[in-house]
Amino acid sequence: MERVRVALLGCGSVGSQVAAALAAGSESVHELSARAGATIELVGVAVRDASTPREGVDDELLTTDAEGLVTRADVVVELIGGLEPARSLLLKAFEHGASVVTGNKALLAAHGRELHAAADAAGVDLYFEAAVAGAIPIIRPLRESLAGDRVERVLGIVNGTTNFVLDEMDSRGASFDDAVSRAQELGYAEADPTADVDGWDAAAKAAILATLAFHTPVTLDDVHREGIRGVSAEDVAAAREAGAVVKLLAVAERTTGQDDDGAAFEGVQARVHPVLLSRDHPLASVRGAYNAVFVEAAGAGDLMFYGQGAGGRPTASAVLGDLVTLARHRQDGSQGPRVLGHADLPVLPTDAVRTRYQVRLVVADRPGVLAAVAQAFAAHGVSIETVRQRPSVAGALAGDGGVASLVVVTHTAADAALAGCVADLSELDAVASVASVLRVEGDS
Ligand SMILES: NC(=O)C1=CN([C@@H]2O[C@H](COP(=O)(O)OP(=O)(O)OC[C@H]3O[C@@H](n4cnc5c(N)ncnc54)[C@H](OP(=O)(O)O)[C@@H]3O)[C@@H](O)[C@H]2O)C=CC1
Ligand SMILES: N[C@@H](CC=O)C(=O)O
Repeated sequence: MERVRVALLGCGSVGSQVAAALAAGSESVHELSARAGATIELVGVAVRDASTPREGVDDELLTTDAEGLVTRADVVVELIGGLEPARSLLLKAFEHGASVVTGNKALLAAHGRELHAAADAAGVDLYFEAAVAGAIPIIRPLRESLAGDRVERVLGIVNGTTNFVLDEMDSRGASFDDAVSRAQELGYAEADPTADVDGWDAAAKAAILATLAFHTPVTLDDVHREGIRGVSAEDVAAAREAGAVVKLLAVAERTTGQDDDGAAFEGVQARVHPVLLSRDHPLASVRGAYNAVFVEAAGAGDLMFYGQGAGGRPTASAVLGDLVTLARHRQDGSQGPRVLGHADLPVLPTDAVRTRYQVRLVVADRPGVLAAVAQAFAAHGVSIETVRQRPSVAGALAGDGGVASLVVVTHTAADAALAGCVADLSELDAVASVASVLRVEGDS
């Protein structure tokens, strides 16, 4: 059998699991080689600190010379993360005719176009099943299986940490801070969970999903991003009362816009934000640190992909699947389908987001309040879909008999209109506070 030399860059949570599966003489590497039709041989493992022994990895394979290692490989598996030196190492690998497997969503969301072009120019593969939703096969379905369909929209719970935090708040009544601490204890969240909690990780994944679903390059900068720091225990409780749940969703959709001359055009939009989701929606049942991606396609209809979106072993499963595929490609001299160059739809600006909203107000419980509130929405052209009043409590705004919580759900409106409306509401005598504004999933 022909030999496929594999260079592994990174031996952390995911890399160590890949290294274990590729250990020389192991049953797993024999099985993988048999499936690949080639002898898969791990020729080196690049790390920052080569003096620390790694369980199950031959010390002689460890190196800090990642650059030298990529020039000795047929397939480079990049699991170091971050933008540099990962980007330069991938470009070097392509220059040397090596194919690449990576789980690095941040890199692909920032430099995907350059890297795909470099792989195409070199006639090699760039595969990245692990980059979105860990173990869940979603890249290949979008890149290949749905290439004959027209994807309209992709909705994803693609960050396990934030889904865990929101689920703890919903199912156990935990506070945001307690839920984040628990996610850290359980090893889901990073020591500094900013990339998760502020939506950066999900935004990178949204850019990748949008690129594949619409055959159009979408980068991290094109993604409107809001994290979950602003979601309170009261928001989650109010959602529960309304038969909904709060989730952080990555949304990629075809949409229409207007050019400078007012002519309509079709475009693409990608965004990440917390959203109120009806408990009837299939994504509402995704609990804990699990991920799921819901795809709406013209022909196929609705599809859902569900599973473990993080963790060393599950993510290594996706990496090894790509590795076997690339080893097969090298045997038969073939290449996977190109990612870019099939379409180039305009990407709508991040300030062009239109959704429904739920606005929660604390108001004086007295005659005329509802009319004043409704007027503020009307003044900005925001149409109200429903209004719900939660029980009045004693305590009162000055000069009246009590306060009530008013929950207003709007029809689809632009962010700017809603912001104007919220500013006006805050000025009303009868409004003690605008307690929260949350987006609501679904058109109306
Ligand atoms: N963890 C997860 O659940 C998932 C991770 N991913 C992605 O997979 C990739 C790897 O993640 P993960 O395993 O968690 O990362 P870790 O932080 O656990 O591991 C990173 C590894 O890369 C090595 N490394 C870092 N910088 C360099 C460098 N400049 N040169 C050589 N080696 C370097 C580190 O070396 P040393 O050990 O010496 O410090 C370490 O072994 C990331 O892109 C991540 O986004 C994707 C899906 C899920
Ligand atoms: N931090 C991420 C891990 C994988 O991408 C998450 O919580 O989902």
